[in-house]
Amino acid sequence: MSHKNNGEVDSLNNSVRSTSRVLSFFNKSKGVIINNEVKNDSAILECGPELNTINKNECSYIESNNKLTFNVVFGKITTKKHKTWDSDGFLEVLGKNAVLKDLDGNIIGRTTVNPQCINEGFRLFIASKEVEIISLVSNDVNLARDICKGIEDREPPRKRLKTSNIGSCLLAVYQCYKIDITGSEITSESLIMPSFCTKMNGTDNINPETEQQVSVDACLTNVLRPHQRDGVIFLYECIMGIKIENNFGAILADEMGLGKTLQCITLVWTLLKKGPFGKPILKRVLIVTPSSLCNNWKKEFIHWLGSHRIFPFVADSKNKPQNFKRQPRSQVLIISYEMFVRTYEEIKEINFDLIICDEGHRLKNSNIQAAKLLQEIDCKRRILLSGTPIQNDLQEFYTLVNFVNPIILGSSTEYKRYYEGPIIASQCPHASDDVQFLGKDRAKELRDATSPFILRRTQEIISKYLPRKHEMVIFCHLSEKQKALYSLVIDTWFDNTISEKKATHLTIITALKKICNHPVLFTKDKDNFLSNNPAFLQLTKNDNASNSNETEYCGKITIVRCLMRNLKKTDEKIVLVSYYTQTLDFFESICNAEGLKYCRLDGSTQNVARMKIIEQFNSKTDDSKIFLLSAKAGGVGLNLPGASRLILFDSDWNPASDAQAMARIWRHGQKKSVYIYRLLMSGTIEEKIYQRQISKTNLSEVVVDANNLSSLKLSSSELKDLFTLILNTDSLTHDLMNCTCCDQINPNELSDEYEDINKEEYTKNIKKKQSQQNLTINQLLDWQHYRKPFADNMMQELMLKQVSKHISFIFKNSITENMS
Ligand SMILES: Nc1ncnc2c1ncn2[C@@H]1O[C@H](COP(=O)(O)OP(=O)(O)OP(=O)(O)O)[C@@H](O)[C@H]1O
Ligand SMILES: [Mg+2]
Repeated sequence: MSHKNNGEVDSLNNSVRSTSRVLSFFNKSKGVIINNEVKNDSAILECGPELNTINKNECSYIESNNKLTFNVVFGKITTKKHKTWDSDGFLEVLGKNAVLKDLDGNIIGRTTVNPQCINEGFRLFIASKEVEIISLVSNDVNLARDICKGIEDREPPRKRLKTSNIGSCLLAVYQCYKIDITGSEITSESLIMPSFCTKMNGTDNINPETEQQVSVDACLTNVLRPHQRDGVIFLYECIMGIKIENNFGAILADEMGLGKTLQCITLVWTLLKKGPFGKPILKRVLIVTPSSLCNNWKKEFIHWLGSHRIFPFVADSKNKPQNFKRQPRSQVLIISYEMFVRTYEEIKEINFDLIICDEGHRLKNSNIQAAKLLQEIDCKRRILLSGTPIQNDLQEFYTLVNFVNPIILGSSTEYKRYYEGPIIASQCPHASDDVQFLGKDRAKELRDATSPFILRRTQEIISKYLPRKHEMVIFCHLSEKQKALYSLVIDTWFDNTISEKKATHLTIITALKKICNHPVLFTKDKDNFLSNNPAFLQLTKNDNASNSNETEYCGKITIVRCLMRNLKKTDEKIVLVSYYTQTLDFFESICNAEGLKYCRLDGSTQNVARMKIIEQFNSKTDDSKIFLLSAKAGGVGLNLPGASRLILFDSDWNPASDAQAMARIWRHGQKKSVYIYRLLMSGTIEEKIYQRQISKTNLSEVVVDANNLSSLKLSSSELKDLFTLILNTDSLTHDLMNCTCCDQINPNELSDEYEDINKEEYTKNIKKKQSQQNLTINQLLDWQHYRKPFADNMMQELMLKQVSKHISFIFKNSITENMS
């Protein structure tokens, strides 16, 4: 020890002192039975039944003349039943004095306490904060080793504890903590997994008398919501093969924000420690997730369990899966789908007992490499998580189900013959009664076979824990410049003056979407197919490089800018979402012009940086106002409750992508009322895409992967409809509804500006379409409808008062706690 400086010696002495204090508890408790069964680097400790009767006071970390540090969570004082915590921190207790510090060591407040009460789960108030004790801090490997040694020395176990390495040593210690904590805390709210033997009635080779209760630790039961408790039991039953014999997979398809991560963490942590027959069920777990969420998973593990309990290993360029294999301390490997494919050879050498695929809907196409390789991994317990509804596509459904429970639906050919064929045949309009009957029968059979292992709950469940949510669809008109450019592009397409090769319909779609976002995104585009067109040159001849028309009125941008300016006067933040990085660049220039600090996350953001950016933005101390988010790079899974407003600036063909992007702020931890704005340019392609999203008609043909637009299948009449600009409407979507809120097709209200438009013709067309369309657009009938003039107080609340004149129509829907 001579090489250590004084500080180190001191801290070691402190550790030893704390060690003896902890040991004195173990000596007193007399309930610890230590089993020396050490297999695969994990020491297993069990507690005797007498522990359940330990007096609560005996469990506390008492008799201290020295400082003890606890992991805590703290937040504002509320009377709410379900409290949400703002931050993690530490509580240092010396005698009767307690000091609350944040994670950076800054003092938040002080108080005096009765040290006997300081125990896991105990709550106290310090400096207008409510604080909850999570656990005693002990990350110190020496301390862990000493404690284990001490246990052997002072309280001879029935069998000696073999500690093959530090990892198992730490595990033993944490398990000890758990004994002193949960032993006294198993309450009526404890969560016990269903009995394996009772459920598996009559299974051979299992002696029901050997079965032990599998209970969830108090640190988790204290935080789980009721639906999450149900979810954990569901997952347990599935992966234990209780739901369906010999099938060990589950699909947890809860809507976005319901806390699928915590449910999985609870399952994983419980089964890494326990099993119905003594041994833990899991030794190693693989979590595959979109790259933007790798560090979020790690953060959630640490958040719910504390860094002293679990050591999740996030694979990246420095930390390879093969290093994970060598680290017995880490039992959970978190890896991105891309990295999984790159390092598959290393991964397949590791034995995993459970695979969790987050945002698993991406595996719906069995041809993608990650899906193929994941299927090949030898691991029978599989969980697929997805907040995106499983779409009405029987082939995709098969792929997802087949991934988690490969035997249940048979081979792809059998499935097609038995289920898919008859079901599709029965949906044909002219199907005979027999065909219809068979189809319905098979559909029911399919549902019955799969529903036991698919669980989906809706967002209504969490509305009671969250503030109000207001969703708006806001329509605005094109500016003169946008109209001119838009018309030029579609005229060029209709006139057939460009060769198929030079401008396919996809080029036109992209051009129109860019013009809707802002003219410069099209005019300055180097791939602009009109760059030599005389009319185009004429139109843009006054645009100069320095003044890129940013300040000129331009529909949606004007709204964004107005919101930005109004935000300055508040403590609110906003997320701006676009599918185009050029649009995000554009927002950046506006932020700079407005002097607003921003964060940005797009495909080019390094994985390690992603979590930092998100944490920084969500933290209270951060002064950035805007989060620029690429929907493609960060639409799924992210938690951005630091912002209370979100603008979806452009839409995707796939409604699920938009829904994912819009769900980022109405999440746990949100304290303010939430406003979500979807911006649409009236009568343009944006509205048509939106209508396709909410209309069931032909959806399956139209819904395409955002990255694979080339698979977009549109007939020539659909294309014509898509490219027709309707200028004389405030909201074409509203016109198409059977709505009586206002005379939506009042020709007299139509603008006289465009004489070439025949108003009667328009009215006739709309009437015809209304009757033809099987529109779920009518869902919007339940929303509130607003047209000009808009009430000042509403526009004030929406922070859009100054731009009212640029807005043509608003749909609004509000979700409040009372609605749940
Ligand atoms: N019981 C709980 N108490 C407090 N916060 C919770 C609870 N459960 C989950 N959360 C928080 O809610 C947020 C959303 O959870 P999570 O990311 O797991 O949602 P999700 O179901 O995976 O949604 P998505 O489909 O969008 O990925 C996280 O910040 C998480 O920490
Ligand atoms: Mg998630």
